[in-house]
Amino acid sequence: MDSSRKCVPERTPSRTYKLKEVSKHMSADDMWMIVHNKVYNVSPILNSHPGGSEVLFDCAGVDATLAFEDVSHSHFAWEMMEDLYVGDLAPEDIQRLEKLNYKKKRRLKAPIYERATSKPEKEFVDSTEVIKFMSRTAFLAWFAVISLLGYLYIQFRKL
Ligand code: HEM
Repeated sequence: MDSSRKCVPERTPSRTYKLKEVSKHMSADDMWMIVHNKVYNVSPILNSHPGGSEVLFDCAGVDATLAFEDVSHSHFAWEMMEDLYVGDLAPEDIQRLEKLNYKKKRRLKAPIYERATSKPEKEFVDSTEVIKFMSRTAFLAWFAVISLLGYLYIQFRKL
């Protein structure tokens, strides 16, 4: 099925929400999540969701698109979502998510259940800088040991 069609609810969105706003709705009686840039309130299905409530809690307040797609939900699931739809994700955050999900898709082969916003992307560490730092430290350590041994040798010679 065409994924761009199946995720468009029939109702016109009343408004858009920013990621920050969505992340405020994480409790069982008020749980929002994002699937394909649309915001859903999943509280009504929390106890009846066939995949269990735990997986929904894992995605509470964040982008659940990758986790949702990983399960290959049926057309029936998409129909259920129409009643849960509360609005669209703000355009500026759509771009942020696209970048984040692109990185995640490339990095992870396993199902993705992580939070999109609460865990920041790991910072890039330049390995050549780490090697330089370690060799400098090793050099200084050896220098200190050799100087100490030299100093002790000279002191003992004097005795
Ligand atoms: C956003 C609203 C959601 C709705 C309306 C929904 C609905 C459904 C429905 C109807 C099923 C039964 C199988 C099917 O017809 O596809 C199902 C199964 C399942 N769902 Fe969801 N789901 C939602 C979100 C999620 C999310 C975010 C996850 C995260 C991993 C998830 C994980 C699962 C799992 C693991 C199953 C069981 C699949 C199986 O046993 O084969 N669902 N869901």
